[in-house]
Amino acid sequence: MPSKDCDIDFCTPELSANPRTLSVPRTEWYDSLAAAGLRNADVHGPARYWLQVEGSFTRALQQQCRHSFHVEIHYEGFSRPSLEEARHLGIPGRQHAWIREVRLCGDGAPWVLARTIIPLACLDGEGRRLRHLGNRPLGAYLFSNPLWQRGPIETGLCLPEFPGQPEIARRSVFRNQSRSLLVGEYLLPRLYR
Ligand SMILES: C=C(O[C@@H]1C=C(C(=O)O)C=C[C@H]1O)C(=O)O
Repeated sequence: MPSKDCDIDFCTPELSANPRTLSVPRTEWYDSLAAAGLRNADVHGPARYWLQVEGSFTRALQQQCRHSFHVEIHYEGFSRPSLEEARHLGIPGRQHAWIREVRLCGDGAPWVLARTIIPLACLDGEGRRLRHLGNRPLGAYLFSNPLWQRGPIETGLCLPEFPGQPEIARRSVFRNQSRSLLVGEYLLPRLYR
């Protein structure tokens, strides 16, 4: 469950935790929570609720906040996804995509790191808005249009390199006709411990 005693705004740069802690670690993905649980029983602990949230993850986080929720942009821009991400999305391995990495902050502290891979095909027409979300949660855009549907949720076991990095994650592909984008959510231990 999220920490309730934090009232220091760790999301302001001068107070952010070690930047390495707030970087997305390499992650091994499993088709189901059960499959991941065979490798790491922690997925059946306090993190389980967050790994299985249906609907908007942002909304679930907002319901846990006592004071505030906000999105802090860590990176947004065109760059190359990992080969695994490209393969998962069915796009060419060397093709650039719009990549968005943010910190989802509850009561002033980062609770979740999110990394979203948005292929070029998603960015024309109404999709242009995906490049201009700023601090508005991606979920507000996706869940406002019923044509965007979330696919199955995978469970991730992270390979943290630094103390405090995420250990557990989830991701899913959102599809809208021929368009698809990949949303990964990496749980910081503060969220569930
Ligand atoms: C897809 C959602 O959007 C959330 C917000 C994100 C963002 O603003 O970049 C990224 C991942 C999600 O946790 C959701 O709320 O379910």
